[in-house]
Amino acid sequence: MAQLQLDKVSKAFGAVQAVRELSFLVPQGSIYGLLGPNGAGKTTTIRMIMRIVLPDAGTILLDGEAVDDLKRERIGYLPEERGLYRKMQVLEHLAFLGEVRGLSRDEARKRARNWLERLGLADKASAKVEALSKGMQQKVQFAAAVIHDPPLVILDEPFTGLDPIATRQFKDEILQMAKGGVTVLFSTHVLPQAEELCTHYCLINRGRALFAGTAEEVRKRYAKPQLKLATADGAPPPENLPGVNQVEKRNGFYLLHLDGTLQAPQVVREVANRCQVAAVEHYQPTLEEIFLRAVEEDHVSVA
Ligand SMILES: Nc1ncnc2c1ncn2[C@@H]1O[C@H](COP(=O)(O)OP(=O)(O)OP(=O)(O)O)[C@@H](O)[C@H]1O
Repeated sequence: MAQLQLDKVSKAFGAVQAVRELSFLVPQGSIYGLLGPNGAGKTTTIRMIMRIVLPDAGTILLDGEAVDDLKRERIGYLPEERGLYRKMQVLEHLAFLGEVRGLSRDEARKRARNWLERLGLADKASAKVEALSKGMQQKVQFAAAVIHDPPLVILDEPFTGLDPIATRQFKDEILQMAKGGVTVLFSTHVLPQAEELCTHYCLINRGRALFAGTAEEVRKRYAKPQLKLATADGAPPPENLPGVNQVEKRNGFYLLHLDGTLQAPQVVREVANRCQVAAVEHYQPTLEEIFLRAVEEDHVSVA
């Protein structure tokens, strides 16, 4: 069981306000995406949860209690800066990290072996860390973060530098953990990764939450009425369609932005009267589009 709650957490580095009054709740068993552009404050937020830097203000609660050094041991953490002892053997290293996280020597070795097997690194067990590729080292660090079965796992940019196969492996591990009741919080600026995994998001920009809530809520908040139209001959729809204020050409279809003067079914009728329609449906914006819109609106609001 692990639920994490941040309430009005702030952190400045000199004149830079890295995080300001950031609040969000990571429910038990959720896969929570902390999303934001470079410099938004994601790593600083994670470091505050891990007590690597301390907040200037606000509270961070794990299961309703302040995260202290003891509570922190219940969190599995993959830091942004990857670092392993280069001269150590892979299995020894992973087992050592397991012991550091409180496992007995035998248990740590057993689990380390299992993890190497699971991540396709069994044949590297006696290689030195420095002989592993960057992606392989990241796998070892991922295993180190979760080897003691923590109820809350925090991963800072877990997919950076991974090939598609390793990315898939990490995603499957995350889904598996969440299925088993583990709460997972991870940061990323690669939104398609988040979209596939997350049950909840916090979009942060310039240290503030633009939005925090479920994937469904974020869609409702930022989705605009749009139709995806494919014409029979691939030609653009006629201009000046009633109820439509913009037509965008996309890969293989046209995106109609509705202006709200007509309901979508009325627009569909109008379109069908004026051109040969091959297919038309509601358009679900991608998380990337939603995020770009949210950041854009945020910048407009301070301009
Ligand atoms: N130790 C530090 N000293 C000074 N400034 C810092 C420090 N750590 C972070 N910052 C600043 O705080 C802001 C937020 O940085 P942070 O690393 O939290 O962002 P991020 O969202 O993780 O970015 P990225 O996606 O690029 O990793 C940035 O302006 C950064 O320069």
